[in-house]
Amino acid sequence: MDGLKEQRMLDFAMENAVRGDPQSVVDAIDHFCRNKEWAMNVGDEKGLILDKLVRETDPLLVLELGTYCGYSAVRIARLLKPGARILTMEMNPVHASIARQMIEFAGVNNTVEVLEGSTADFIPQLKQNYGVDTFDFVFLDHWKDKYLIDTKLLEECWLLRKGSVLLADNVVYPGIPDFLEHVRSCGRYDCTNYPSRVQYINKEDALEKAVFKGYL
Ligand SMILES: C[S@@+](CC[C@H](N)C(=O)[O-])C[C@H]1O[C@@H](n2cnc3c(N)ncnc32)[C@H](O)[C@@H]1O
Ligand SMILES: [Mg+2]
Repeated sequence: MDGLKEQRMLDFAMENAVRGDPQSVVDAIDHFCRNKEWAMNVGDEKGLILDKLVRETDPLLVLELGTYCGYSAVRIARLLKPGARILTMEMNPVHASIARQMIEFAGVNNTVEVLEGSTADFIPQLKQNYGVDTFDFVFLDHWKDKYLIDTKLLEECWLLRKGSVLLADNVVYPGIPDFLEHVRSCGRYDCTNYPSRVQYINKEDALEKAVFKGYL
C-alpha cells in the first residue's frame, strides 16, 4: 500500500463522515481501524470510559499529551460545554498536520488547538504564552516513558489545582509502572483504575484516573 496509514485514515474519515459532525468522524475512524488498519487512537472501547470521565468532570480547560491524528481530541471536544478549550501537544509534524485537518473537518477547530512540539518544551510555557492558569482535565496518551516526567512537570509548573483530573491511557498495556507508583503512593492523588481492552483488539488494558488533592 502506498503512502501513510495516517493519511488513509484522514481520507477515509473525509469520505465517510459528515463535515462538521464530530461523532461521525469518531465513528468513521473507529470503522477504519477495526476493518482496515489498526492505529493507536484510544479507540471506541476505552473511549467510552474517557467520555464518561469527561462528562463527569465537565472541564473548561483540557490538556492532551499526544494528539496523533486528532481522534481523542475530537472525541473529547464533542462533549465540552461552550467556551471550553483543549490544548493538545504533538511532536511529530506529520501527525500534527493530519490532526489539524481532522479537527477542522470535524468542526471543532474553535475548541481544539494543536501545539506542535514536545511536551517538555511546551508545558513550562503554558502559563506565560498560552494564558493557562490550571487544567481541569489532562489526558496522558503520548510516549510511555514521558508520563511520569510530564506529571511532575505539571506539578512543578503549578498547572494542577485541587480536583484536577489526570487520565492516563495504557497503564496495563504496555504498562506505565513508574507513573502508577508515583500517583498511587505520593499522597497527592486519589486514584481509580478502569479496566478495559487495547484499542481495536482483544487484549487487557486500563485507564488510570488520578485526581490531584492539592499541593499538600
Ligand atoms: C498513542 S498516540 C496518541 C493518540 C491520541 N491521543 C488518540 O487517542 O487519538 C501518541 C502520540 O504522542 C506523540 N508524542 C509522543 N511523545 C510526545 C511528546 N513528548 N511530546 C509531544 N508528542 C508526543 C506521538 O508522536 C504520537 O503521535
Ligand atoms: Mg494510548
